[in-house]
Amino acid sequence: MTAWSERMLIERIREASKGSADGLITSIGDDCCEIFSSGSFLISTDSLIDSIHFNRSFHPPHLLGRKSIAVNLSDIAAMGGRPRFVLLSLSLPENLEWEWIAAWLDGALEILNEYDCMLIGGDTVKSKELGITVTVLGEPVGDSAIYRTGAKDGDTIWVSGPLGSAGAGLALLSCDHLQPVSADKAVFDALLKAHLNPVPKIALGLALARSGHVSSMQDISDGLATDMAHICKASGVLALIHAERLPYLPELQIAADQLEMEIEDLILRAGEDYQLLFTVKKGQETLFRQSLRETEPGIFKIGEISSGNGVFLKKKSKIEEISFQGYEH
Ligand SMILES: Nc1ncnc2c1ncn2[C@@H]1O[C@H](COP(=O)(O)OP(=O)(O)OP(=O)(O)O)[C@@H](O)[C@H]1O
Ligand SMILES: Cc1ncc(C[n+]2csc(CCOP(=O)(O)O)c2C)c(N)n1
Ligand SMILES: [Mg+2]
Repeated sequence: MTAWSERMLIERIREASKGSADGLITSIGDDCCEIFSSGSFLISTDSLIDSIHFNRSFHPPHLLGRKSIAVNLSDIAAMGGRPRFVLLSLSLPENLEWEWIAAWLDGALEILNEYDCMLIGGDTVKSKELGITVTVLGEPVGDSAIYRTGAKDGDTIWVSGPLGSAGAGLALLSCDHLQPVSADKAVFDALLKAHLNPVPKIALGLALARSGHVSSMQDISDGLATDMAHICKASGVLALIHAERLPYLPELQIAADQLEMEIEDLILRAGEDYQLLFTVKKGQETLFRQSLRETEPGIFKIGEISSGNGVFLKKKSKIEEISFQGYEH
């Protein structure tokens, strides 16, 4: 095991994050970084804590580095913004292997590079628990950012892709007695990836913001049942979701059967899919579909907004309330 020090890690981060960016005046190396901007910034922060947000026994450090950044970029996507800068706070146990840290950092820097986002500062401390806190700064595009408060009576509800995959991936990886045999591993590859290496929907978020047809948006981190409820509460409206329209991968049913889990729990309640959940303004669906045709064919209309409160699921002729039934710590 290679010995490491905070200084050595910070030096490596500094070396890897050299470069210039529009508006960046001072980066890593001083007490603060300094940015100039003529417009507004979207700013969000998210922490990942060992054993609560990830399990090191099955999460490869390189993919965890990617995920630590991805879940933060997803919050910028959810406002229809472009990520620009990131601050990184690491709380690291003394006995953590340097090889693990280096692989984590490679993953984090790799995804930052893919989204043209720059690491401009942070903090490194020794700690009993491993904790990773990322702060991201992004810029809104289009006329304004997209908020949770804008859904109105008559709007339609959409999601950007299949749900339940990440929850099933986590359950498959967590389940000792069900270690997927090698043949199954390939079948479940997309589910495992959804948990280990989620993709922030930046391009779609930007396209949605630019379209001008989207009235509210958020990303799905705690599950549709809870994240839809956030929009409904913030906008003061009711959401009716049609169960038969909810998108999921075909292998989700196979995984749910093997795991003896309800597929509906995975789709509505497991979280971490990092799909975008958004509403399209009343009467603008055709224009909206035309504006998105080239960028994103794989989006799904799952319900409607009306006046009232809460989130309701319609299954055949039955309607049940599912508000805030998603993931709780
Ligand atoms: N400790 C805190 N101090 C100040 N504000 C907070 C704190 N924790 C959360 N918030 C704020 O509360 C709001 C909801 O936070 P939350 O972490 O639930 O965000 P989210 O986007 O819904 O979920 P996720 O963290 O999974 O992206 C955000 O505006 C966030 O900035
Ligand atoms: C080891 C382990 N146990 C459970 C989970 C599931 N999980 C943790 S946080 C979260 C929601 C988003 O979190 P937040 O709202 O804090 O951003 C979910 C679904 C996991 N990923 N790893
Ligand atoms: Mg969010």
